[in-house]
Amino acid sequence: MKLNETISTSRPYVIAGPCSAETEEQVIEICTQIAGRGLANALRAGIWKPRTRPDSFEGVGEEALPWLVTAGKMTGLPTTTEVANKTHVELALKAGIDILWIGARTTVNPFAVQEIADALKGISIPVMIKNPVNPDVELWLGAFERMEKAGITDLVAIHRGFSVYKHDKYRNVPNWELPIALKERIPDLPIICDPSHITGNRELLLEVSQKAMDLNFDGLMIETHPRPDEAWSDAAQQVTAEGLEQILRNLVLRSKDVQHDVLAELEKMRSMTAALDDRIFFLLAERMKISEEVGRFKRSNNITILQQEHWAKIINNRLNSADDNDLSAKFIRQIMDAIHQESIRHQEKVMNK
Ligand SMILES: O=C(O)C(=O)C[C@]1(C(=O)O)C=C[C@@H](O)C=C1
Repeated sequence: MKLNETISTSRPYVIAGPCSAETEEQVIEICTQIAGRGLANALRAGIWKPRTRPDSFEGVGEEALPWLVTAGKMTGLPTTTEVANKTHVELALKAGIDILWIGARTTVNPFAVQEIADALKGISIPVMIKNPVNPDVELWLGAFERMEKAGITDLVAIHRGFSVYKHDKYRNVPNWELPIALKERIPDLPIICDPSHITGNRELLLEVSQKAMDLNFDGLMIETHPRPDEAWSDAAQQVTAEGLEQILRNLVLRSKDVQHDVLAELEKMRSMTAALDDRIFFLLAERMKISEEVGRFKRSNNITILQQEHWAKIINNRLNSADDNDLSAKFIRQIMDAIHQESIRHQEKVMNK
């Protein structure tokens, strides 16, 4: 069976193993612990690590490939590693790695993705593609299209979050709307969440994994290490096999299908939200009519559309009362920005007629 079919039928499909393969003993120790507890469907280990700074540990390289392959044979589980260029692909295929993944720092570069696609022409192997580091769904889609054109059809997406300059809670902000948008564009594509890279913090793995399950993700990729604090890369986000077991045990798995006996109750609430949406819709349309009036007024009085200071006051007022109304500041900011943009568009329409 193709990997994308297996994943869709074994929710959550779990991929576990160390961030980096460090020694043969470490890879075999953690992989046998994971398999012994029946925690994963596939084993991962980073062999080549794209690191931000040049003096970080950049992976053991080629020498570590047989360690992962041996762990796979010992446990009977398929193995996966990250490839970033043609040489990695050739070496991983030669060693007998079962599944390849393309990392976020590679997906971002169409030249690199094309090089990998070209190296895979005529080869039948599943490929998982992590989102690009920047929140660009088209770029992510482009990587899938390059693989498909090369004849690789067993494809899976991995959501690992997006780089930001300053981050408070998460190492890579999840921007859940992006994997949801990808799913809209390719409905049958399985999506795996990588909470290790999103959070950068083992304490937050459960909450992100739970959210991924509630958003109907198909699986999880969780970095697992025999002694996480001693890991040569990304120590803070790795867990022991026992830690992984706890996360998986605590996950609540809900069904996306609504059972017939509760459907009527849900439909009642849905009609209430629909009625409110109708009102919001109507009010937005009314508001834009007033914006057009403002636009006509400004045209006759030669006033610019953008009134930054006035708008800043409006935004601040709304942000100040967001919390009291149990609305997140981020949501209010997005909605007010969207209203502002639409209002400007309506004014432009009447101004430059
Ligand atoms: O108050 C104005 O001057 C407007 O043009 C209206 C409005 C709005 O839609 O609320 C739109 C654009 C401005 O930047 C500020 C506010």
